[in-house]
Amino acid sequence: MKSLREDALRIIEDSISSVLPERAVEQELRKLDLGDKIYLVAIGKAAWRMAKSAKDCLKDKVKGGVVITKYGHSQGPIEGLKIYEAGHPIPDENTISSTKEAVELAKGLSKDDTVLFLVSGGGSALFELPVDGVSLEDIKNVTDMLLRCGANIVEINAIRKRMSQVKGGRFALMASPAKVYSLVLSDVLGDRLDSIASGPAYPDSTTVEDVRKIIRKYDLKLPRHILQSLSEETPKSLDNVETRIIGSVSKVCESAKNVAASLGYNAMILTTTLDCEASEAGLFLAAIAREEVEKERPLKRPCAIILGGETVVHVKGTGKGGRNQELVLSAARGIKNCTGVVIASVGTDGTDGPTDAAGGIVDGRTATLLEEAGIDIDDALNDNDSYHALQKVNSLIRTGPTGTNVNDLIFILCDETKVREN
Ligand SMILES: Nc1ncnc2c1ncn2[C@@H]1O[C@H](COP(=O)(O)OP(=O)(O)OP(=O)(O)O)[C@@H](O)[C@H]1O
Ligand SMILES: O=C(O)[C@H](O)CO
Ligand SMILES: [Mg+2]
Repeated sequence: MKSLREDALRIIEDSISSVLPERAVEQELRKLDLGDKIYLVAIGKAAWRMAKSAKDCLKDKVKGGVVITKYGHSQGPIEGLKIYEAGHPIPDENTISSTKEAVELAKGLSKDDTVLFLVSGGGSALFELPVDGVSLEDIKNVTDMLLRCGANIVEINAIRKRMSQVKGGRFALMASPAKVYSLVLSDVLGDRLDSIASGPAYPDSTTVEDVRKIIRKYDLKLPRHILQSLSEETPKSLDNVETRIIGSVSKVCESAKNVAASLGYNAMILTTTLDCEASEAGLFLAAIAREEVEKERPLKRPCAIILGGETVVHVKGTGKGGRNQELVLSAARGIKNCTGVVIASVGTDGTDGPTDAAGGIVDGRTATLLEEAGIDIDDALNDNDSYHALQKVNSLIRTGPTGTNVNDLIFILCDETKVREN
């Protein structure tokens, strides 16, 4: 009989593997007939792995292509493809030069050609060509402003896409009359395709009026020429695009549910769009865990209650940590002395905040162990120092960079232990 902790780590490993780029691309391409004149454009942090998988599947049907990923995320040459690395989360000169290569490729195609467009998180920074009158410096400054102002990714990208020749469906227009098949690894809650990497090949559901509201909401101070670029409308329909989501937090949660069930747990998915403050989420999960331990509801034990999403942390302290680590540290307070329960939370990309941890796992003893180690949970949370607190009691989860990036996986595991120790 494996421990709850061992089962938790197995669920994490197996569910993340279900959305690794290679596997996701290969499974989808098996279902598609893209003809034999395919031009590949891959953007985002998983671009190299998605492109490698596609090239291995399609072989000489791929007549050329451009891969643009984050520094340190490519793994060598791929025959027939041009591989570039560029800046993330702030675009740089390499972003511009490599995007120009992709645009040149797309603009020269005919109606018999197909663009296989492989999209993953981080694409907004890595795939960029400013509209006339907007400079790379403008893009850098506005990106930095947007990342700092507290806007969510849909709001951020509603603005970024209007400063760009290749976002908001405009890349698909460039490729026309060629057909564009997009395979997307979603890192946006709710899988809004016009927000993922700012939707280069997807009709834009945001409007100029939406942008005006965002500017007012965050009191953004933008120069006149930038405001001018934001007043241009984006394409609302495209006739040459097909899009498929091949990996998302929903898929990770479904996989986690299946793995938990295979391990004998009654499993349910509570939500795939959790997006509140991390420490509040931790207290909420602890309350659910206590309900299971003390009243065996909503599920019959042994059980697994699974959530997906991306919580937030408004960092005010000087400590080290990440939203997943903060969530479980906060949860540890609420399950103190509970037996037969663990709560785990990880970033599916394997990095949680500026740390080497993917997240953390706690149980009913964690709070006591921290006390014995002289660590006050509230103090640690106030200083945003979840990493050092969890490290002290062997509660960090490390996976290393996974190569995928589909938000966070959070879950409660309960075994059949009947009582709560007082
Ligand atoms: N000490 C800390 N404690 C808790 N959270 C922190 C701390 N430092 C940073 N963070 C949070 O980590 C977030 C960044 O997380 P991370 O580096 O995992 O990137 P991400 O949001 O997953 O984006 P990406 O798509 O690039 O992976 C910041 O937005 C911040 O809220
Ligand atoms: O690149 C981006 O815009 C974010 O990763 C969301 O997809
Ligand atoms: Mg991340």
